[in-house]
Amino acid sequence: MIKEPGTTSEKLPGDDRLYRRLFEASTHAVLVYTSSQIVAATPAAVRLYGYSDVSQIIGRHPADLSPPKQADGLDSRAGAASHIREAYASGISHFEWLHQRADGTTFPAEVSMTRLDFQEGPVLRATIRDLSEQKEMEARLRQRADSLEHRLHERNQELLESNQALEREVAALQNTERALSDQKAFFKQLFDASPEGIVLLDREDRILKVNQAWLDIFGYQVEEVAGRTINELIVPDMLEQEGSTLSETVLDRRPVQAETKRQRKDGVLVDVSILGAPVLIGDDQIAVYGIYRDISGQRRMEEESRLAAAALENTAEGVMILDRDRRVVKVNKAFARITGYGKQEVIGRPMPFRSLQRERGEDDRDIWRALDQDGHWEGEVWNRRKGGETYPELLSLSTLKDGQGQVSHYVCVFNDISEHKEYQRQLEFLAHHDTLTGLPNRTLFQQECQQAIGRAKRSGKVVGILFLDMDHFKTINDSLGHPVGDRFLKDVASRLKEVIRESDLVSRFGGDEFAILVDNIDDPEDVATVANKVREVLSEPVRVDEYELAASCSIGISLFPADGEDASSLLRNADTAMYRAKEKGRNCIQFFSADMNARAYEELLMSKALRDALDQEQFVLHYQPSVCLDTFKIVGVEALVRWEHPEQGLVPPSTFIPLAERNGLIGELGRWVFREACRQAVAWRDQGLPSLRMAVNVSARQFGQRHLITELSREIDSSGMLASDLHIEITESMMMENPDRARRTLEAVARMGVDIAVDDFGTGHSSLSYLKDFPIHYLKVDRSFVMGLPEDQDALAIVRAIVAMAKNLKLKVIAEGVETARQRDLLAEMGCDEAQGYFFSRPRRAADIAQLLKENRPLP
Ligand SMILES: Nc1nc2c(ncn2[C@@H]2O[C@H](COP(=O)(O)O[C@H]3[C@@H](O)[C@H](n4cnc5c(=O)[nH]c(N)nc54)O[C@@H]3COP(=O)(O)O)[C@@H](O)[C@H]2O)c(=O)[nH]1
Repeated sequence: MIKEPGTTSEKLPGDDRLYRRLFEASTHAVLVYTSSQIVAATPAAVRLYGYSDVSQIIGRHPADLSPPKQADGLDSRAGAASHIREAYASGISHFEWLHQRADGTTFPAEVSMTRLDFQEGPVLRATIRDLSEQKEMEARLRQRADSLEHRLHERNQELLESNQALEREVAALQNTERALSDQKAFFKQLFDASPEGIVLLDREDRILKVNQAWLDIFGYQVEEVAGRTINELIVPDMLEQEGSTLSETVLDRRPVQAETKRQRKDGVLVDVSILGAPVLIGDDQIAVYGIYRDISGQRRMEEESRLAAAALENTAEGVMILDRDRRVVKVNKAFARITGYGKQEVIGRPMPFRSLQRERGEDDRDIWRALDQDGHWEGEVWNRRKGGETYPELLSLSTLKDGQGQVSHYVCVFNDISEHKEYQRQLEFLAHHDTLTGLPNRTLFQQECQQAIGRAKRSGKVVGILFLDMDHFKTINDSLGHPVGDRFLKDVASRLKEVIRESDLVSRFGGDEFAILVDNIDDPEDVATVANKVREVLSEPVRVDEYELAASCSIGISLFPADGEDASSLLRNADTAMYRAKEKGRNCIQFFSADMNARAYEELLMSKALRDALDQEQFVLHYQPSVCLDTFKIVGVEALVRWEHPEQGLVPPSTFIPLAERNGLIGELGRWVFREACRQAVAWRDQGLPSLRMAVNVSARQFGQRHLITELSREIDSSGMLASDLHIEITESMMMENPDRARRTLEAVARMGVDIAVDDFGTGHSSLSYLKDFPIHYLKVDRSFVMGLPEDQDALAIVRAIVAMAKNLKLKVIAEGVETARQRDLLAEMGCDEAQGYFFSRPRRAADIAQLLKENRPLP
């Protein structure tokens, strides 16, 4: 039976007292309880829980001796119930539990519950062992272990760190060693491979070490330089002092830098830059090093660029360099001179002037396109100066490219070609114009004419060419001088310009020849109208100073398409027609006709035949006697040339002399006549025939030739003829063409002792006052006057006057063309000295004359 709480002792089973004593004597804290209350407790338990009497425990729920919550937060009552249930179930339960003392303090304890089965039912005996001390001990042990562990950990940590530091130090040392080795290799490489020559010297300037570049600069092998003194090796004699100074300066611990010359092994001087410095370790100077750079190339380049810059600056051509954006980066002096822009005004700015092509709206982008494409462009452009003036320039543009092949700059070189253009224009003008009158010349006329023909071919119209030759211009020029002649021609030119339409063209071909192009006409008559207007406008005399000069002209006309298909043939035919006009007596107009060309062709053939005749000696002289009108005996002969043509027989001089004048053969023919006449005169003399005067005709062209006197004198001398036996006959007109020159020529002739006769006198309207100024000896009265005698009263009067005047001037008179005795007598009566004519004798061969001379009788 289980005693109710408070009544424990009496209710113990068995030997209650004994067991009680034993129970109470237990040193262990033991509680006995049921599931809901404590039924017994040992004193040790009462003490353990801090109670003073067991009664304070008995009856309480076992969980009342616990704090409400266990250390792990478990509800103590629920936990206790669980352990109790476990003990009841399994008979035993063992666990640790947090208990609470009476004073509220807690302590850990080990609880061992054992189920005790009694008859009245099972109870639980719980032995409570206070674990406070054990726990405390454990805690202290744990704390100590922790502390030891901590210290151990710390120590380990320290060892680890120290180990790591050591490792780092080792690694650092290894790195340093490697770095030092690398550095050494690096510096060695730098030294060896340096493009600059490096030399290391000791304190006595002896070479310790050199690199390859240094050897290359001076042309040495390494074994040739080791231990040698540097100055002795490479300093030229002339720079000995400078070398020593540099060495001393470096030894004085002062770095030096110099650009100078040094000598190679082969003696050649090289430009070098030198950098010298001491090598110091601490305060000790252990060596000296020098860095040498061969700057010969640089010097050359500097010199070249200096020269290039000077050339660029001073070149006569304007130069402008643009960057790729066409902004000016450089210009030269000529640029400023040509454009008027100062350097400061253009540098950094866009190209300062533009071609006028652009201003005019023309596209000059082609220039830039071509430039970018071909790298070069050249041509003429018009530009504007700063002042606004435009000028032509010859522009040459080139591109400069960078390393990537991209255009980096443009180089513009240009010349002001204003003067050149003007010169060209003048040349062009001169090439196509006559300088005296400013009229178009033959070249331009022909071009214009050809174009007019082209137009006429298309339009079906007519083109007329007028070929003008001023009549007697040569007389004006020769007698009044070239200045007067020039002014005369200018006046003629301006009159011609006045008279033609604007669409027509007047041109001077040279001398007194003019041509007029009459363009775009419907009727050839219109050309005649123009020609008449020309004649009319020239009919008024030209006044030059005190002279009034007649300005008539002969005009030849040709027409397209009738007279030629091109300018040359039209001009040639107009020229032919003009000659025809001249032949017709001048101051007239002549249209070209086809037969004129036939004549021209004939003349061409004739010219050739004349040339052959001279070569083949087909000429012969006939001689016409001149008879003294007192004795009627021969006193002289006139040599008259004939052409013994193999087919045509004897050709008269009137046929070939004018042709010989035109084609230039007259000089040669005249010489032959002189020679033959002289030879014949000497031959007659040598035959013992009576001496007689030999008269030779001189043509106009021959008379104007400078060598006339020389030739005459040579023929006289070589023939052995007496100059006094020779006469020359010239016409009035020949004297009057250029009176001064004629006088000089005649005076020279007279000085030779040759007499002079004026032929055809009376026809040339010569001023009688002139005659006394000329060294003339004979006047030959022209046949045209003699012919009319004695009936023609005018002729009679003229002949009388001529004879009277000649007498007055103490000149002898010879009458030509005497065909009748009446004429002979009349002339003799008038006082004529001599006479020539068929009445006395026709011109005869030399042999016939010889016969007459032998007979020495009066003629006829
Ligand atoms: N420069 C040279 N001119 C020369 C030379 N030989 C001749 N001529 C010139 O040629 C012209 C023609 O000469 P030609 O046919 O010889 O006639 C001469 C006489 O034959 C002719 N004449 C003489 N008398 C009469 C006459 O009574 N009646 C008549 N109808 N004719 C006559 O006159 C000519 C000579 O004339 P001129 O010279 O004026 O005295 C003629 O101009 C010659 O000059 C020559 O070598 N060189």
